[in-house]
Amino acid sequence: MKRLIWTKASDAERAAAVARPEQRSEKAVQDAVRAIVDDVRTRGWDGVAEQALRLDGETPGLVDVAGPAAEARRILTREQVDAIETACRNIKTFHEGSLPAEHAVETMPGLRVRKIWRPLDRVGLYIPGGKTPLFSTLLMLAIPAQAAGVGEIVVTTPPRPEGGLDPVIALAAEMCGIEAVWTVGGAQAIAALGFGAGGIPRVDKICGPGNAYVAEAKNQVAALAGGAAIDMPAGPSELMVIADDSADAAMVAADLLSQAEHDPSAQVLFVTTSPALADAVETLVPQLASGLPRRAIAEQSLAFARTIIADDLEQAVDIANRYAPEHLSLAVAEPEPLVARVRNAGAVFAGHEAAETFGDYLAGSSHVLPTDGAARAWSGISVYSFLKSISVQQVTQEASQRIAAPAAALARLEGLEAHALAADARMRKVPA
Ligand SMILES: NC(=O)c1ccc[n+]([C@@H]2O[C@H](COP(=O)([O-])OP(=O)(O)OC[C@H]3O[C@@H](n4cnc5c(N)ncnc54)[C@H](O)[C@@H]3O)[C@@H](O)[C@H]2O)c1
Ligand SMILES: N[C@H](CO)Cc1c[nH]c[nH+]1
Ligand SMILES: [Zn+2]
Repeated sequence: MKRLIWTKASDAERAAAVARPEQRSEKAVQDAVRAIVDDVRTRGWDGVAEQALRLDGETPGLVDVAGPAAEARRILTREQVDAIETACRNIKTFHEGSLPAEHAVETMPGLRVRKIWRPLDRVGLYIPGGKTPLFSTLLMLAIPAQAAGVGEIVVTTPPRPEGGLDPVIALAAEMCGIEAVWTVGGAQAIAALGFGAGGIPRVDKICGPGNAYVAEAKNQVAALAGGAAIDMPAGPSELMVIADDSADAAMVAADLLSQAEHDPSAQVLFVTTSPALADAVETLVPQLASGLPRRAIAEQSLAFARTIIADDLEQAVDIANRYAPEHLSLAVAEPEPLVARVRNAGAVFAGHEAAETFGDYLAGSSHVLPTDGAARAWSGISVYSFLKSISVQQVTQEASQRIAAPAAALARLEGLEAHALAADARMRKVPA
């Protein structure tokens, strides 16, 4: 891990230390995705099928989850099934508990403005599966969507290397009441959801994370006329750990590797006020990485890892706000004062016991979170991702008399006479 002392570093060195891996946004990825999206957009199902066969070796199909879910129940231990059920319960409890209430305000006497909430009609959920099937992501998307009351949920995921739908993804889908899943991944799946192709219907919004190809495809689809909306930029995983000298080096190292093992272009940053802790973590990380089944992926990602020595914890949080990480772990003795200073992060893990892994699986909030600095402006998945708010205005006759004149004045100030006439039309005598 490259090390940098923040206060002694030049502006250019600081910028380089908090830069995302270039391979996430390289032109080759953009060009490859553009070709796939154009193909699906112009040729529909034929484009999807051809791209899927070329990239993933299988023609997409809509798979009934009942068969593979039953297979999963045969393969998995009772403890594993219980663990998935625990995750489902916590995610459901959190999201049902965070549904918004209707909100009404009387801005003037007789002038009542309120916000009502409506679920989206049809959403597409992308479940990553290139390197390993992320069944947990299905729970993190489908449960909030259902809590919000979405009308129709369309799920896509890449086929397994040996073909067909992954049984554990099928089981997770079944536990969420989803009957069928499309076995198609990558940019071709995103384009199919964005424009509709064959039996895959165009959705109102595409939600879900993925690798650089998937993240780029979402951006391109959302930018094209007629393309579906998207939840957020959610690409390869990121973690920044801020630690003081109360932190345990082994915990910090394990947390950093938990995100490095996701993707060669995942990024983990370690910011600490303790050079001694930095030494210990930098020794442990390669040791632990060398024993991981996904060692090759983690080691590629560690090329983008950094240790940053901060003067104090306030400076450490300033660095986090500048980087805007997907995940921010506060491995410090007193996390709450730091939480109060955090402005830009997808999710915060406060204190030594709050392992990022708990958030990935079963704390309750969704692990689908903004990456690549998008946490400056975007939030992670929640029930709000699947809801729209609509404002409703009610005006009594008395209130209408009071607001018509100023409304007409404002309209004439903008040179919009028809607007003014609509206000004037309300200025009538109130019956006694
Ligand atoms: N931000 C978040 O909330 C979040 C959550 C979970 C996972 N993730 C990230 O999701 C990603 C999962 O990645 P993955 O690769 O395992 O699965 P994936 O499903 O995202 O991508 C697999 C697909 O990529 C396409 N692809 C692969 N190589 C290609 C190429 N050369 N050209 C065109 N398309 C190509 C294939 O069609 C394949 O189906 C990881 O980066 C992980 O960090 C992010
Ligand atoms: N850490 C990922 C989000 O960046 C989510 C995940 C799924 N499975 C394990 N982790
Ligand atoms: Zn993870």
